[in-house]
Amino acid sequence: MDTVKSLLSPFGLNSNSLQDTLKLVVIGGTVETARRASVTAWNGFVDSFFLTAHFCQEDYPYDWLMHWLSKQPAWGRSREFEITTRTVGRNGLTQSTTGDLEEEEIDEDDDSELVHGRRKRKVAFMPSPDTTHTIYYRGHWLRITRTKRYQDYGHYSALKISVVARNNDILKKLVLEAKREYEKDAEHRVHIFMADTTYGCWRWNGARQKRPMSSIVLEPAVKEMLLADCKDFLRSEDWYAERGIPFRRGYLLHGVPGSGKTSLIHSMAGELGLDIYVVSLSSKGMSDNTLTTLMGNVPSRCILLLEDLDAAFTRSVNRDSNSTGAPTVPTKAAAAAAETNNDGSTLSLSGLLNSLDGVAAAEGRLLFATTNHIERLDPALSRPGRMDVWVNFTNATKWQAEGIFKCFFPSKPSLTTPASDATSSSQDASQKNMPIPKRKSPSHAVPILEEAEIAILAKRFADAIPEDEMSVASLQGYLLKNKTRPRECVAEVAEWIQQERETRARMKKEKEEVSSANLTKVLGC
Ligand SMILES: Nc1ncnc2c1ncn2[C@@H]1O[C@H](COP(=O)(O)OP(=O)(O)OP(=O)(O)O)[C@@H](O)[C@H]1O
Repeated sequence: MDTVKSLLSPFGLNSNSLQDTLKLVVIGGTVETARRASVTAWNGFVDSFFLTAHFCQEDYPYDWLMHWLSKQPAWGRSREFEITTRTVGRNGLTQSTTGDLEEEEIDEDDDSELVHGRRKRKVAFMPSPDTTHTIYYRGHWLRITRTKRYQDYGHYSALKISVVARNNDILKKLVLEAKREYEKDAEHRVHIFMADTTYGCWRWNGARQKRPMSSIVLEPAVKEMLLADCKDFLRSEDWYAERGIPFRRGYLLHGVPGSGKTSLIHSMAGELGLDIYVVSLSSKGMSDNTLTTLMGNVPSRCILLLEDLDAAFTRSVNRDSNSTGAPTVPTKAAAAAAETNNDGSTLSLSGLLNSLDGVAAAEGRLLFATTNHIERLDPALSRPGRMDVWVNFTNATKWQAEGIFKCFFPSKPSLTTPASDATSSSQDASQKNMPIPKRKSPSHAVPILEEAEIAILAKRFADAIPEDEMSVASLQGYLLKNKTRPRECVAEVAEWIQQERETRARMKKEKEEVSSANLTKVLGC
């Protein structure tokens, strides 16, 4: 002891302070050991008595559960939570959760709600990660833990739900209830998934409001034919199996830009209650293997959308309608350009064909492909079996011009022409006036004219539009600019057409000048 004392004296420590320190160390160590032992014992208890279910963000049940949880009042009362303005899961449904924090009653018509042109964001309470929350559900206490993990390609979350129960009935009931609620709330949305070529997987890209079929103005019967064909296909799994035909169907929508190909697909997805999986074949890093993996991972009962099918093998070709897409004579400059354009994409035609109907290709999906240049497609790609139904989309006809005008301007039934539409009941819905919106009237007042007047204006508008010259998208642009002025819109349409023609002629001339200048440069070198 004397030796120890002599050793410690230079440091100003005596035996009493040493004893106190040792006591503290022993007490602290005992308390910590006891804490750890109790945690281990509790975890052991939980593991042996609790049933535990894990939900990974990559899969749908995670979204169902997050959506269900976000609606539980207990979430809002939680003592530890995350506050977010981001939406939960794939569908952004937390917007109406019980835990929402909202500004004092806001009048929807009030412009002051817009902050620098952006609507004030709603704030939602969310369970914080790595914390265990307890919720009472149907006579059971659920222990819920949300975890966040970071990986190379970003973070992902997981949910763990534990419950003391004899069997897993309660967890099954919970998942089914969450699924039902999710589907009820998601009824009005279409989920979009995009191909991730780096990891060969699908990433959720957002949920869009469903677009009514009546807002797509196409020649009579086209929409009905497509919809009926898709519905018939989805009902015919056994029929295909009995005949040994692969249960797939392909639709090729081709034609001019801005004619409604993509809009129709979105609208049909809403009508059929299907998600959309989008692949851009010309995207960076796309290869045969990646495409095969992606196609194999598409769920059954979905829409698989291949956009700009012709662009897959003509990456350097733009969407100029004058371009034929035919191979050009290789020049030094072109070779150099090709070199710089090399984006790591190694997709081949045979790879694409294999992924569409090879052994690994998913069944039960509706394949929609769009192209502006059908003449550039290899016949193998568009043959029946791969593309079973072809639909041509043209520039706006007079019929479409009339229909889109009626879609834009709401009307009230005419007093002068009661039940005037007995004959029009057989018409396409897009050729009727859209109903007056139920929402509160927007700040820009749209005059609600009588149905008869709108019909006359629509007819005059259509008469002024040249057949098959302007795209429906450009008509839509013009109508948007005049959305509060139906009468003036019709009065000024001829002038607008004139301007459009002049602009197009100018752009064409400029393009020709640029290409002839480029040609001279190439020939010069
Ligand atoms: N037939 C149509 N009916 C209603 N709206 C249309 C129609 N065609 C085009 N539009 C409108 O024009 C815009 C562009 O349409 P969309 O993207 O569907 O055309 P697209 O044919 O797919 O064009 P692209 O070939 O350039 O991809 C959309 O906002 C859509 O509302």
